[in-house]
Amino acid sequence: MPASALALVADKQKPQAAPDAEVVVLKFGSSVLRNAAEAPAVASEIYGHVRAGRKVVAVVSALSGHTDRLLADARALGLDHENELLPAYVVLGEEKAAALVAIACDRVGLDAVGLSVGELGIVVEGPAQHARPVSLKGERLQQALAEHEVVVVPGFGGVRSNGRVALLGRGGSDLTAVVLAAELGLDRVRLVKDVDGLYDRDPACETGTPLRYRRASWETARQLGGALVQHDAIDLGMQHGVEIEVAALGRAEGTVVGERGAPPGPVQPEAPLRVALAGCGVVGGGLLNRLLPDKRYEVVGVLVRNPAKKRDVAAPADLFTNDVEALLAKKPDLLLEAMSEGEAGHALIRRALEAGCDVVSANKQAVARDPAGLQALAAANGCRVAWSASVGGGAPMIETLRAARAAGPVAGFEAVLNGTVNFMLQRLGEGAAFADALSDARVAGFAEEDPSSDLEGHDAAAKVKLLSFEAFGRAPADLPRDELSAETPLGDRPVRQIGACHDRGGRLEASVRLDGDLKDALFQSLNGERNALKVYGQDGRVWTCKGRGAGRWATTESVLADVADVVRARRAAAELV
Ligand SMILES: NC(=O)C1=CN([C@@H]2O[C@H](COP(=O)(O)OP(=O)(O)OC[C@H]3O[C@@H](n4cnc5c(N)ncnc54)[C@H](O)[C@@H]3O)[C@@H](O)[C@H]2O)C=CC1
Ligand SMILES: N[C@@H](CC=O)C(=O)O
Repeated sequence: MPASALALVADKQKPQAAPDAEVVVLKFGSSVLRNAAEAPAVASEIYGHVRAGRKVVAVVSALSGHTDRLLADARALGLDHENELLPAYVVLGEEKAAALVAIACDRVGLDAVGLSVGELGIVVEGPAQHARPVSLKGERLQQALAEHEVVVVPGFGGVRSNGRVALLGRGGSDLTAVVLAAELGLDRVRLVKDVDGLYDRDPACETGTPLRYRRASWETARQLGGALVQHDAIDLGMQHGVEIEVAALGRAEGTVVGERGAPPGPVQPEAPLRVALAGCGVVGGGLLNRLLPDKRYEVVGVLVRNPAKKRDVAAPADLFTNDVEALLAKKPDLLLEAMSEGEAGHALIRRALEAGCDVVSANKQAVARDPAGLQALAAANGCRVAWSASVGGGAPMIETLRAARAAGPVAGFEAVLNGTVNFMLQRLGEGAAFADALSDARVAGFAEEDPSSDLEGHDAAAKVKLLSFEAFGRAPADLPRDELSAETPLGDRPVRQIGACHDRGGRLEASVRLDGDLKDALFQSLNGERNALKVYGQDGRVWTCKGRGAGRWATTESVLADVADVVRARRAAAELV
């Protein structure tokens, strides 16, 4: 499958077939999807791939214990193990998990769909409980991949030629993943487990220092990895030249099983990253909710205006402070800045960078003040600064612009950039009163603390400036704005707030306008808080992305993806030293 970056859509003058996006097959077993509460971590892993411009086929096992419970139900009716009707009941566990993961993906703004075993169409032969895959009726999967960013499918099940469901043996979801990778022409599949690779002995049970393989041969994997990777999956991978990568959630490296092996080595234990959080509202609260139970992080403090205030996330009271110096004195490795005040946010980011602390910010009014200055300050202090969530919430707008710019000079961009206004315009179009539409946007967590920033276009203007910085290395001098108020005439046709900036012979022409004469199908299709971006290359190519532009979970995911990038960059820098 040819690799391409984010959604390269068309040639303006000479329409041409869009190149396929790179596709990855990821498999999530019940060791990482033990219960519904773990679905967000799975969605997070998927989000990272989509943000990097890939489409994802996610294969899931049933939640922990479900398969045994379903088997027990059927046996209680007196059915024997080989009964031909039993598999159709058992795979409901995987189908339910697939639907759940699709919902978790949708929550963070990914365009996801779940398929059933029948829709997936892996054709099998042999015993009902341990059938052998022989082919794939791939039309439905291909259609789903063409229409969506993420396709979540149940592992473990296949369909016989008579239409009956059969099972691929215990651990069969690994086999499902390898079958799909082979059928999609991929040379690798990634199995996400609760261990970070294949060791020379089980790291959970054995004494001594277990050694991890970075690369293991098929034979080694067969000998050592029986409990980790299903043998049929190893055999099929070997037959079709599909390498099997075993890795843990959120970890880039693991073990690659393939032709070539290498001796195992010790794994350096990694200390948790010390994280300070600034702001604990919609975004900060989402971050705290995700960071506190995650052993990769240690939250060292949370900066808020009122430490005594009751919050919607359970956290130890002594984490909260209103003293910037006390927070930085805890020597965090990373500051996550999600405050509602631009000036205070900007000062804090500078202070943290000067102290040698990496920074990820969601605060567009803080970073849009001087993005070049912040990047220079970070570089001067040997640290990193990132702010993807500040533009487009969960929609990877900064990454899309960078991908477009890496491909050639940019002529301009247009975007729906404010979730609150898009949400309100839809509600107003449906006949809602202005005050109700605004109140709903605030309750949903879309609006700024002072919503006049959304309604008067300041929020979108800051985002236009940040996108202009990515596209042209500078911000426009003028940025006229239309305002949305109870008096704004909206007419009968859908209206969208469009932020735009075009290079007109070296002069940047930018605006934030309410457009009631929309011709663009992408922008027309955006419901609720959804945002989208179109970037026009000077060569006529158009780059797009979309997602949830506001709200706790989509924004949290975007911040966490920046955190993952920062962690990767920190590791790379440490290896160079
Ligand atoms: N809500 C959303 O959907 C999105 C918000 N953002 C941005 O993320 C930031 C946070 O947004 P929300 O969480 O929605 O805001 P919020 O109003 O829910 O929470 C703001 C938090 O910042 C703290 N804070 C503000 N000024 C402070 C100061 N000087 N010292 C200490 N703490 C201070 C408040 O105590 C509060 O905990 C904003 O900059 C916003 O523009 C970005 C993308 C989406
Ligand atoms: N208030 C903003 C939040 C995200 O940036 C919006 O509604 O888009």
